[in-house]
Amino acid sequence: MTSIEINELTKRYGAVPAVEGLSFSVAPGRVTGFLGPNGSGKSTTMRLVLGLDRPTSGNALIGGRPYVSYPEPMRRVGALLDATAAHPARTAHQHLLTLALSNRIPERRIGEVLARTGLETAARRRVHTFSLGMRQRLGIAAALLGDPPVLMLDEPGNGLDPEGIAWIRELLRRLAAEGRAVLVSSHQMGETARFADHLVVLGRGRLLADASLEEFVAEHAGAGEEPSLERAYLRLTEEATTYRAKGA
Ligand SMILES: Nc1ncnc2c1ncn2[C@@H]1O[C@H](COP(=O)(O)OP(=O)(O)OP(=O)(O)O)[C@@H](O)[C@H]1O
Repeated sequence: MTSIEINELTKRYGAVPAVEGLSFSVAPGRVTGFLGPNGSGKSTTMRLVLGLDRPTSGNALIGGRPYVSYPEPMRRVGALLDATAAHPARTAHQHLLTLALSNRIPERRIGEVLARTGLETAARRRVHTFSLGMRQRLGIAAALLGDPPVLMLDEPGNGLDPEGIAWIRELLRRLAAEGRAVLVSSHQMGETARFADHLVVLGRGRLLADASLEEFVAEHAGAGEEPSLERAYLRLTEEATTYRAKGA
């Protein structure tokens, strides 16, 4: 059983605080929805967990150790941060093979994750010919490749068709039921309410809430309103939303 532990994590870009004194953990066996307005620090937190950026102070650990200290990190944490990360000239199979070899993952896993993400028929196609949703599926396939106990997915539903959205929801539920720790950022409140057990909500780099889905909705639901995650979220983050359109 492995969890993600974020301890007093702070990241500033110059004077701009992206993440400020953030502490929470992502427990095994449940899906934790990672919510917050645009620019609130979700991707920064995920990058810090993966050692892609250095914290100004504090730390982020996986099973008590930094991600970069694991010799085969993809067998510890499966991450989807940027679906455009695959080399465009490689085929899906080549992309996954490169990742598998560098992490001593058995080659048979490539066929398994291509099947699990519905990409079997596209295995020999070059990534630059992929649609947004196909790239997203390939990113999810890469995250699953090392059969990791921890998954961290930044908006995995982006670009997926309705069948894909339903599939990712079931996949997240299944991964948690298998005892994995699953952290998923999303702006889709309806979907989040269907896949998350627990919520961590950021606002301007700070922790606004760390609660079960039920507790969160109950606590922030307005009097006389039908309780919904969207209403609870909008109420909580009202003061912490930096980028807001004026007018419809
Ligand atoms: N490389 C960088 N240089 C300077 N500022 C950055 C950099 N990366 C992120 N930031 C800033 O850090 C803050 C947090 O950004 P981040 O991408 O983590 O937010 P987010 O919650 O993932 O947003 P979104 O929901 O829009 O994806 C923002 O103010 C952003 O402008």
